[in-house]
Amino acid sequence: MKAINVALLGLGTVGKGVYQTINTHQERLRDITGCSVHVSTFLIEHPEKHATVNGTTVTDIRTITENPDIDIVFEAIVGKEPAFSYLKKCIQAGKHVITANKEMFAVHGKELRELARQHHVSIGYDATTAGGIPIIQMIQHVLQANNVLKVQAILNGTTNYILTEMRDQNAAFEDALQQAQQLGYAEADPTNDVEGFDAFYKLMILSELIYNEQPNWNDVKRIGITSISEKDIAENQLTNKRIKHIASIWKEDGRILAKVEPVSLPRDHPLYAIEGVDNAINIETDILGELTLKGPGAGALPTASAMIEDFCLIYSGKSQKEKSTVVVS
Ligand SMILES: NC(=O)C1=CN([C@@H]2O[C@H](COP(=O)(O)OP(=O)(O)OC[C@H]3O[C@@H](n4cnc5c(N)ncnc54)[C@H](OP(=O)(O)O)[C@@H]3O)[C@@H](O)[C@H]2O)C=CC1
Ligand SMILES: N[C@@H](CC=O)C(=O)O
Repeated sequence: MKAINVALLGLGTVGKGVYQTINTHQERLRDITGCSVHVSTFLIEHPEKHATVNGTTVTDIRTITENPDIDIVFEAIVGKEPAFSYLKKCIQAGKHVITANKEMFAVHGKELRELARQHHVSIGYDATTAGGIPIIQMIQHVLQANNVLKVQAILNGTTNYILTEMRDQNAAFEDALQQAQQLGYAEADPTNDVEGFDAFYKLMILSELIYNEQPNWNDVKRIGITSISEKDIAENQLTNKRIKHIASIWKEDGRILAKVEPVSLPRDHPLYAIEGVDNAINIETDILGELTLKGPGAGALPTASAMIEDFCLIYSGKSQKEKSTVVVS
């Protein structure tokens, strides 16, 4: 039986989730791809942390780009660089890539997609936005004729978790954040979560997917949740409202408008009941009307799920020979 050889960039929360899923789902992946799937190489920053890993650990990307046996690269490292340069080199070396890195993809996604097109490889990025919710694949493949009029979403699991814990458990902000970090939800630098950068990056990725462009970043209001007090939360409860961190995007007079901010939602709002680490995306379209997708927005396995589903889309029903003609985006 043929094998698909995988390289994994990053072996933290997400990388470990991908590795675990590939191992626990061998049989299913074999049924879908017709191949055995094998993680052969791990690129990490601190090799001393990964002494027990079953495979080759490397710190030089050339070990991957110059290895013709590696077919596909999953990227789950932190920040724009070196992730962007690494993925560029992998694509140029003819490898499919799948990324969870929204900070990098919000800035360089367009260029990477174009590069992948030129090199006849696929690029999957569903894990960049809303954790395990297959929102990217859904918009790409299932909402083709619909015009998306507006999106309102909870796109960050950490902030939704903190707001829920503060309201439900009377937790202090710092304690709830610490729990989110322990559960693997928060970014390496949680400022990205609590100041709204993470939701902003995800919104920009959605904007490019839906409208083929992003608004000028300086025109997008971005407010995090750090100024929300226990008193604010209690006052909202008295009026049956809940504070949620909402990312919105829509078009007005041909211009894309977007914002990320805490909003007091009434009980009948579609995002009012989204709790804990869940994310949700409410999409308004011209044919369908309103649709809301909800699911886990962060964490090892939900994120691995999004990456593995990208993998399956690339390889499903295709022989190794045919795979380069399959384009995820
Ligand atoms: N956690 C989550 O729920 C989600 C995270 N993401 C995104 O996935 C990515 C990974 O997140 P997460 O797993 O939580 O992060 P972690 O901090 O848990 O892990 C990061 C991994 O990347 C490696 N790494 C960091 N910098 C470099 C570098 N310069 N060269 C090589 N390896 C490097 C680290 O190596 P070492 O172990 O040697 O230090 C580590 O293994 C991020 O881009 C994040 O935004 C996306 C969706 C959900
Ligand atoms: N830190 C992010 C992780 C997933 O994208 C979040 O909390 O949503």
